[in-house]
Amino acid sequence: MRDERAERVEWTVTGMDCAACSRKISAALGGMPGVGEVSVGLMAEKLALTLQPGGASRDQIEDAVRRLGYGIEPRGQAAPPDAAPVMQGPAERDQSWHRSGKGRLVILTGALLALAWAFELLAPAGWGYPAFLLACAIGVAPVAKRAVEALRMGQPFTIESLMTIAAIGALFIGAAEEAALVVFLFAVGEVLEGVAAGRARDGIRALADLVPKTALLEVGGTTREVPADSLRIGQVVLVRPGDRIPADGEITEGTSGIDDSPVTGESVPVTKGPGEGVFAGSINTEAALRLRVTRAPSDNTIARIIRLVEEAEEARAPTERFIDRFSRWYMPAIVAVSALVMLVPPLAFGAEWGTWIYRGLALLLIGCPCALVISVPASIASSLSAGARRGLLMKGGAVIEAAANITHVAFDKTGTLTMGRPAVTGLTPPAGQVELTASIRTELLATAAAVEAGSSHPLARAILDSAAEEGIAPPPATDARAIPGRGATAIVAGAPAFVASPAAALEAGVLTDRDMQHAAALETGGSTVVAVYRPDRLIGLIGLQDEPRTDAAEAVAQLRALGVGAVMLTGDNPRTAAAIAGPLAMDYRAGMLPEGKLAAIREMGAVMMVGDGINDAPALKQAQVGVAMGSGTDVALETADAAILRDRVTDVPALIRLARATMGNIRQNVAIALALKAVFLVTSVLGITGLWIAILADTGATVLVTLNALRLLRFRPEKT
Ligand SMILES: Nc1ncnc2c1ncn2[C@@H]1O[C@H](COP(=O)(O)OP(=O)(O)OP(=O)(O)O)[C@@H](O)[C@H]1O
Ligand SMILES: [Zn+2]
Repeated sequence: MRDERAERVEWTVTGMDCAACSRKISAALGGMPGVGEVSVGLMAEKLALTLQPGGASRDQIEDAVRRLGYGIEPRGQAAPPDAAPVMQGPAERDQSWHRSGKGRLVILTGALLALAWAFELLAPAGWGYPAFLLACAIGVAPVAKRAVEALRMGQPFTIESLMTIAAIGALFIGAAEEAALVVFLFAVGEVLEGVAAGRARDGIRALADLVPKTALLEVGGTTREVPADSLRIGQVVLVRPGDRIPADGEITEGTSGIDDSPVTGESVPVTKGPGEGVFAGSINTEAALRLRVTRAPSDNTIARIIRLVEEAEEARAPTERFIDRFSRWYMPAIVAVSALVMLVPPLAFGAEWGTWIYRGLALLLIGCPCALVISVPASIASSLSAGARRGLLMKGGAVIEAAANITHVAFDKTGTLTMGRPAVTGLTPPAGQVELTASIRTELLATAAAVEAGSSHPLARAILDSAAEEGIAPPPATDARAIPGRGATAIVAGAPAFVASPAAALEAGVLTDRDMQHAAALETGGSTVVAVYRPDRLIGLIGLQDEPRTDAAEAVAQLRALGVGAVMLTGDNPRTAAAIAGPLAMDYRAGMLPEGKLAAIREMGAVMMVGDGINDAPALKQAQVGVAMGSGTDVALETADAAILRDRVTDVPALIRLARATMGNIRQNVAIALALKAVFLVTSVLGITGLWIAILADTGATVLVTLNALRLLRFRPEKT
């Protein structure tokens, strides 16, 4: 249970190179008093936990992490107020490997090893021994220290403890040369793992680097260069052609082609002018622009994307949780097996002690689960940053795994399969009237606009625009409200008025058969028809048309190729739905009320729901994977499981392809790790391979798995 007074604290932790590291930290801290909800992001290098008052202090936490052998510094609230927290990434702290502690250890133990071998070659036998011993002692000391700290925090089985026992054990049975080699290879492995993990992090870091460091701020007619993360809402900045835009803002002067590819993945520059919004990180391609900052640097779109990708690590995939549980008993189990191997043959069968202790020690090294535990998070981190660079955002491994397994995609119609900008295309008088007189026209639009004045429905906007264009001022309305899935109503000029679907008007008894035929004819042509009426009479019909997105048909075809069914869910009537869905060759379900959509989604099972995120949030929530699509990233990012930042329907199959490729990559990684472990487990017991091969196999597997995961960074999800 979470105490009200508990506070959430975040740190940046450096030096973690595999998931065993992050698990060690969370296990150690989780046992401290007053500490709860520990989460360690390996790729984000982030530690977050809640602290109860009266429990462990921040200093004690930092101290514990340092003793385990990692670097730690406060993050977020502890940063200076004008620095954007997400921008102070690991980039600044990055060092080359040979200057890190682990790197120096590699050089030192390597040199001693070379020295020892030189002695062995040139001097009488046994002269190399002191050098081997020294290399071993120097190499094992820091590892042993970490093992002891972990032990004191209640964790007997760590990679460090296995390593330490194996090295010291090897010395005891007189295998000094091998002990030194094992220690050296372990150090090399740690450096390589660190390099690989760093490469996986680069993807996220590259996003942060998109935002320029400085901005040209305009104050009182002069411009001066200021740090981009010091910008505040309302300030005016100048952006020269060719420059990157320093902040989310609104253009106040100038018109230019804006290349949003860094933020949305959309590579064709879009011409934007005064009043239009731009993203930090986009490239201004043509002309100088003046813009007003609309979002603080820490809150701009790209910063939110980065935060999302970082936090996504915490939403772990089921596969990842499984691997984690597996490796938790794997290590102790291997230790038990190795103890049996050391003891049973000599005790029971009188076999030679030295041989079997040696084989048992080799087994201990096989027990290092590094490759296994990094296999899933490495793939997921690569996938998340590969997606983010193309405007495909997924909130974590759980979403990726679900997206890979969906069988159906349900699309909302307006704003998803269509442009979402319906326009009034025709007005029809009631069937009793021969023609549309000016007075009917005015009453129709004025009444409709009055009812819709407060509505945010796309149809409402179209009606209001049309009335405004014709210079018709809507009369005042009161008690306006929406009738979900059917229409809207309000009191206009003292009596109720309705704007609703023909079906609703029919139920109200104001629509004749002839009116119904008029409506049906329009609908068959792809229009959406609304009836405008009073309780006792129809005022007229309004036909509205929305343009289908040009790539919708292609997207549906790609989904079919992936073996995924596509279905359109709409509240619109069957004829309009057929007119839109027909050319796309997709299924549709029309005339659906909001509850009906939820039920349909539930029925479909493994379904991905794609909507614009504006009025379909419940449907997005109900689906296994809710995907918000559209350049209005504002709502989209927070309400859904995944977001597509470009207005591109083909990004839906792209998202599924990326998710599937990621799961495939994970399966490969798990297979590589498990197979190598299994092979060397057997060869070690049989005595075919020895100590140093065992450690080489482990670091080799870790590096292999990480490199394989990095391939995802170059995955092109749009390729079919
Ligand atoms: N504010 C409104 N003004 C006019 N008609 C409305 C309004 N709200 C709903 N309707 C009518 O109800 C039908 C269903 O509306 P709803 O908002 O549920 O559609 P939807 O399923 O979200 O649409 P789409 O599938 O096109 O995105 C519309 O086609 C329209 O006829
Ligand atoms: Zn490790």
